[in-house]
Amino acid sequence: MLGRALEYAKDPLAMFQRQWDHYGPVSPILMLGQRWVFLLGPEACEAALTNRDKAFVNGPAWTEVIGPFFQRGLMLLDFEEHHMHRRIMQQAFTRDRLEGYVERMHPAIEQGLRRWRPLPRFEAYPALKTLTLDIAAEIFMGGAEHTPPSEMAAINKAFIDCVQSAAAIVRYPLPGTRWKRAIKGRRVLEDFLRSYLPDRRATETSDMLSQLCHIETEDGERFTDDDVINHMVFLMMAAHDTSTITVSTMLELLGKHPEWQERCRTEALALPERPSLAELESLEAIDWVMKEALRLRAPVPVMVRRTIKDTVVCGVEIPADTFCSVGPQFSHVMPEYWTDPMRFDPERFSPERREDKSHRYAWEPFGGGVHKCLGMHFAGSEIKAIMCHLLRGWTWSVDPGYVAPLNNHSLPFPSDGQPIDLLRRTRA
Ligand code: HEM
Repeated sequence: MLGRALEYAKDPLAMFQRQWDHYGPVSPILMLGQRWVFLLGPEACEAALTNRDKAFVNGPAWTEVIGPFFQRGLMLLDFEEHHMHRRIMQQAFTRDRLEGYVERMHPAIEQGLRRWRPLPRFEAYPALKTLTLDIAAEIFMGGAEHTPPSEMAAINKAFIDCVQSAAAIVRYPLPGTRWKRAIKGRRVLEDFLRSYLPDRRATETSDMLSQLCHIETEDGERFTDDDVINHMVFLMMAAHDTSTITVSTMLELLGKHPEWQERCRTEALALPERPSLAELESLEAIDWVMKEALRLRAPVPVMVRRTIKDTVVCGVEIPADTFCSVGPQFSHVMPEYWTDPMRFDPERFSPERREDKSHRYAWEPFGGGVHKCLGMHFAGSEIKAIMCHLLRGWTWSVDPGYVAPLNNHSLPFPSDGQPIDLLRRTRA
């Protein structure tokens, strides 16, 4: 049984392909002592994500995978309660608020990139992880003004300990285990966030924590202090690795394809040094490259669900109480929907081609249905803002034959740190 989990960790796509060839869109599998069903291809993914007969739930499924450390985050709530919390949280992602976040992002990105050094084999992935954590401290915490940098390191560590618990084999708090560290990490994060609540409740500022304290629906629904803390811990997790992986994949692809790097740079240079939300949205080549990166390496390659009643997907019965793995990454490379799917070809997203429209769920890196990523536009603007700063100040190359060795134990990241040959750009 462990063998199937290791098979997934080694090469998820190869495993999906074997399941698909043998069973089609709905395939049974025994993994880590549980009966799972893989839902592959856009039809099966659509059925689970749109969840018309309300047979699938998120909370018990995601808790099984990522542990209890993101409890009561939006993605882990279901049905009425989820609907109510999502309605409130949407207020933190309105266009006005996104504009405010983008303004705050630029100085944080500039400051973070000042620490980068031109180097052969510069490890882009850990550097980007630090950069996105710095951005998160600014956007999510409003700079965390009461926390000195030495204490901020402990907060970052607590956060990383929680995230890493997803890959824990021992899921019990034995001394020295990831699980034990994650329990402590969650407590540290809760105390840290709680200490800022009185300030953020007192004065509304444009950071996410303050926004969650102040937003309310037209009917006057608001978050309690506990809600704010639970949502913040989840949001920091949802926003961090996903954006880091996307930028890191874009660096790899643009390093291997210098003609596209130049095309993206020309676009970035045509904008002001600190582009607004609307200017970031006007980018074309950078947008296609971002979408292609999300297609080729979906940061969330599978989503999980559990059935609470018998249901039927693509003509196959799935009994109640079954864990399901919904796999957008497989849809992203199915030759039925994409031409030459493994090739880097950003123009497949151009208005003339729009291969992503070959099926409503052919391209679904942000999921779909009621749980569709609420931070999708936030993520797009953060990724594009980072790319604009990088393209302005730096050039880089990657050996065209390089294949990133991915660690697939939780979200897929390059285990070699994603080396790139990085040079400072001499301004024309
Ligand atoms: C490239 C970056 C990102 C990717 C690929 C991504 C992907 C996803 C996916 C696939 C889901 C759906 C999970 C499911 O249905 O089980 C999701 C949910 C969510 N994401 Fe993202 N995400 C990204 C960035 C962000 C950012 C930056 C934020 C916040 C600032 C965010 C906030 C959320 C929230 C709140 C949910 C839960 C929505 C709900 O359950 O109603 N995400 N994300």
